[in-house]
Amino acid sequence: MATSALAVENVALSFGGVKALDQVSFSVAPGTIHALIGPNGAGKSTCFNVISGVYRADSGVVRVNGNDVTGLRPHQLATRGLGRSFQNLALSMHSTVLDNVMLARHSRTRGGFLASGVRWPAMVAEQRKHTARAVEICEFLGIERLLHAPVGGLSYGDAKRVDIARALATEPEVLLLDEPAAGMNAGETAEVAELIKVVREALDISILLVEHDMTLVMGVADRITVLDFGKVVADGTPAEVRNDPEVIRAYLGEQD
Ligand SMILES: Nc1ncnc2c1ncn2[C@@H]1O[C@H](COP(=O)(O)OP(=O)(O)OP(=O)(O)O)[C@@H](O)[C@H]1O
Repeated sequence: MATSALAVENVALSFGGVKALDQVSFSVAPGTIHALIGPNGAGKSTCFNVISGVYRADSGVVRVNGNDVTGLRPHQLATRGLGRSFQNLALSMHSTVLDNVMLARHSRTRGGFLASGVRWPAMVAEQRKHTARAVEICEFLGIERLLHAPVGGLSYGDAKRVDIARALATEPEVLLLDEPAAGMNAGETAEVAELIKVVREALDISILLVEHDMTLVMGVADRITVLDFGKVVADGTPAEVRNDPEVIRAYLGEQD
């Protein structure tokens, strides 16, 4: 069996008496789009934060391409092939689109620049190469016309693209998307769905998305893991999950 792009193994995390994650295990197959869903308070954000190094799990292991990355900080994870977007756009609003993308790229390469002791011309050449790649990523995401625009003036949909461009700037093998359709209307959500599929196909990366919008999830995910009260209650294809009695119960319970 091929090594999982991302594996979460028996991860547990409690906040006081609340078991936010209770022995959670699932894996993302290489080159697939995997969704993590569940009703409010199910543990999705907590799981996302454990994977992305924001929270430290009480127990359990997280692997990227088979390598144990448990407990690494977010900037260390970027160098291990894990990129992430943010639910509340964590962009520098006064800086331009290009500067935001370059900043993310440097967070990965800075150590290399300083540690390698390269000479100035080599650094300039290196910088040019990074700028060219940042521009290429922006072109790919359809925001090249906005390269020199301050992020603060962009539409929500364009800012979301910048957020994804930043995550891609670290050349991840696994991309974590935190509610990419939050705050979007149906048209914008459809655009994001298309974008996610294009990113996966063009870059051949694996994507894990945490998302509330079921239309988006059912439309893009190859596989879905469902959490409820911190436990995995279902794991399967969209068709399997949609008809799973445990999932229907979990979501109906939410409406009581
Ligand atoms: N920092 C925290 N301190 C205390 N309790 C927390 C913290 N973060 C989450 N929780 C609790 O852990 C449980 C899981 O919350 P989490 O935010 O991960 O769920 P979620 O599925 O992302 O929910 P939502 O869809 O509403 O965002 C909830 O009971 C929540 O109240």
